[in-house]
Amino acid sequence: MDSEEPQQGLSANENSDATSEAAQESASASPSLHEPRIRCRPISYQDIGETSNSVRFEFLAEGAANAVFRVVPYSSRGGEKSFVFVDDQGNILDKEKLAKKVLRMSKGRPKTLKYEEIMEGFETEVKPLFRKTEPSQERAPGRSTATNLSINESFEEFIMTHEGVAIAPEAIKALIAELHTHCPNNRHIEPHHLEERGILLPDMSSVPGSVTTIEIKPKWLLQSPNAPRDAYRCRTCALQTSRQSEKPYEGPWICPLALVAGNKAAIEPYIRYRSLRTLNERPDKNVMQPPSNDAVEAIVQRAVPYLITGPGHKILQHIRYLQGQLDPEGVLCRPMSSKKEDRLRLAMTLRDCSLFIRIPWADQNAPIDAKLGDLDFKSPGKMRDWFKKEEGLLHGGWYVNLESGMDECWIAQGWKKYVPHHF
Ligand SMILES: O=P(O)(O)O[C@@H]1[C@@H](OP(=O)(O)O)[C@H](OP(=O)(O)O)[C@H](O)[C@H](OP(=O)(O)O)[C@H]1OP(=O)(O)O
Ligand SMILES: Nc1ncnc2c1ncn2[C@@H]1O[C@H](COP(=O)(O)OP(=O)(O)OP(=O)(O)O)[C@@H](O)[C@H]1O
Repeated sequence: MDSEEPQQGLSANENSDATSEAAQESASASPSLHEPRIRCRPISYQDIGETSNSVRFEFLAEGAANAVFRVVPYSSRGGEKSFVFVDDQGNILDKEKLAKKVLRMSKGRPKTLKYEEIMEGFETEVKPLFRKTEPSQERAPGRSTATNLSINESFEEFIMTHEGVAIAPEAIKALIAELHTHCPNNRHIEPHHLEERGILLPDMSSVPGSVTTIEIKPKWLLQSPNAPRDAYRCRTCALQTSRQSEKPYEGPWICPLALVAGNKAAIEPYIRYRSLRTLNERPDKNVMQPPSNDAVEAIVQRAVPYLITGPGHKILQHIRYLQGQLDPEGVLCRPMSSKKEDRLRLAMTLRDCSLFIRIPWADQNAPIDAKLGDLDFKSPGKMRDWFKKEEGLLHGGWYVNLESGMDECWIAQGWKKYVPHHF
């Protein structure tokens, strides 16, 4: 059967649900394709090599679906249990190297992705979008994924290495205890809710006093293909306008179209505000003394050129290219094949990822390191939500209503500049 064609009697969505059920069944029947090569287990006190590389976990942050922990060298401060990470050759991993990583664990909430699905989607679907297509691959049968896009430049430096870890029950208990201590609203999560699998990622967090990380969600870097032709706002600003009508928004806003255009007038104040806010936060997210102006300006001086013309600008443009290629028709157009559905899911993944920009402002010669986060392949079960959200924006007049604000949207700015008599 032509892979572009949906199976008879099923919509593309139902097709893909069936496919993913089948995939899940076969995944549970056969050994996992992404079986972790690393294990995390309690230390054996007899072995001195183990005690010298033992680590503990420190809660770092959480999202709706995942919790993220630092892996820090063990000190018996609070009497916590200590663990080691062991590779598939039996080598104990160095604690200093582990300290540069974080452990991301699914909180096991319903309708969120499990370890295997995250790894599979990431390796097979998402990663190839950032890899340069070699000429020999152009016509390779079954090459990569849903997309078959030609990528002219490598953007792999922006991709976080995902290392699977099998986690022993004692370590799961320690992670849960840490989660309960720092997030009281997670008290209902018990050890059996967590999978005994996690993912090690590079630690992109700030280092107080020297390195500041600004996390940006680039969102929709092109107008929604379903927006009205006379839209006054882009999709992200239209959604924000509708949200603000219910709850005023505190903080800085940047229109994604101005961000990807490298517009200095929009980017500079946004980065200045974000730097100030980030420097103000202690690692435990509580606010501390105001930071020095010098630190803020050092960050602005490095981050702004990075986003206006530098590598930050290039990666944003690449994401914009991918979003446009993967979803030229918009979420209101029902994908009529599983391949088209996968493309839309990928576009939506890229419309909801984060860009971590780590700026070593205390050492002007150290390079900025930026990586994309939350590239979890969106589930086909979200198709209806996307449709409804877009319909809500159209029916609520949020794209076109001139009175609702958000005049900083790049599209609104264009109207004001080129047809001022209209206002
Ligand atoms: O559609 P949006 O733009 O509201 O994006 C949602 C995000 O809202 P945001 O505007 O970034 O604050 C939303 O982020 P928050 O939970 O608000 O931080 C989620 O990322 C949501 O995805 P999922 O339901 O968790 O898979 C995102 O939903 P989808 O990407 O599935 O639409
Ligand atoms: N590699 C990393 N290094 C440092 N901090 C990270 C890293 N990955 C995630 N974080 C922090 O953890 C938070 C939650 O992570 P993540 O976005 O992966 O969770 P999520 O549950 O998928 O989020 P969402 O609510 O968007 O679904 C991030 O906003 C970020 O602050």
